[in-house]
Amino acid sequence: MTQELALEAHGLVKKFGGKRVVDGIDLSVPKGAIYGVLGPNGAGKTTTLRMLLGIIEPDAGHRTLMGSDSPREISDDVGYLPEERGLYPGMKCKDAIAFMGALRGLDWKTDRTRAVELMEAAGLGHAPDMKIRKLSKGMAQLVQLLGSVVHRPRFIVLDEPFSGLDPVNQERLEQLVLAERDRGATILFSTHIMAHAERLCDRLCVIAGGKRRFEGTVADARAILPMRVLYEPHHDSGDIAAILPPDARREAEGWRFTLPEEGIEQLLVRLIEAGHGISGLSIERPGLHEAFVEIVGRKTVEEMA
Ligand SMILES: Nc1ncnc2c1ncn2[C@@H]1O[C@H](COP(=O)(O)OP(=O)(O)OP(=O)(O)O)[C@@H](O)[C@H]1O
Repeated sequence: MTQELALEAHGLVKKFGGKRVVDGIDLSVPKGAIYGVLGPNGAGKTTTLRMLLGIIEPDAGHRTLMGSDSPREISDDVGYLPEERGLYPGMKCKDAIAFMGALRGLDWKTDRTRAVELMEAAGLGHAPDMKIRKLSKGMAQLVQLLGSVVHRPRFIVLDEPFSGLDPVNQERLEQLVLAERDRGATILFSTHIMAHAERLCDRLCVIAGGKRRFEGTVADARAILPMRVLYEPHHDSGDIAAILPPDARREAEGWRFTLPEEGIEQLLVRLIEAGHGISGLSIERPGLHEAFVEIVGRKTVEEMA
């Protein structure tokens, strides 16, 4: 069965000063999906998103957004939170949200009512009449996000929406993204914070150096790395390191190593026979963070830090 796509892009290229900062990116975003564009700083995420929306034109390649080859022509059906945030400081929150909706063709009165409803649903029910200048940075960011979805767009693009938010506002934003998806929207967001992508994304791609390095589900990404074992012996002494696989490392909670290809049963027998026992054992897939590091390369991630 072929899935209906909200967005399709092939071979997108963008050059700045002769440098290909986006170098042949392909993307397919299924309708109704939450899709993550992951990558280190400077990977080309923002440039890619801008091309997808028609804010800048690609030097090569093409894209189709909600069936249109001219994304700007369907901008009333798109919600966009750009990387640069900005609201009028003297406006009340509900007016700022309504104003953004009015820019997308909604009428001011409907917008205001919807603005208040959206703020209540997002845990900001106390703030519709507060002036923007009185808000914390995180709250202002949420208000801007509400302004970008108040017209109920079918496609939503959020550029680094989680950056600068405290954990409570990050949680509010996650709930908001899920609520928009439940409403039927397709959401594409960029991030370099893996935890959000891991919880939210139906599919994701990883880009680095302007190229796509991975595309698939969170589970596909995590499956790139072998399972890891955490083993806690009863008696951690003497020859234990000689029995464990060569990559075993002692950590605070116990010994950690890659799950041997033949499984763990024989190893456990040897450990028990040698008198080390088992006080704790877990076998886990490494998380998306480890997969991301593997995909983009450790050096690139260290350069980001
Ligand atoms: N208008 C521009 N003119 C020249 N260079 C640009 C322009 N916009 C982006 N770049 C360069 O293109 C590269 C990719 O930038 P982009 O903002 O797309 O990356 P990003 O993945 O969004 O990074 P970040 O996570 O840091 O926001 C960077 O080296 C950036 O300096």
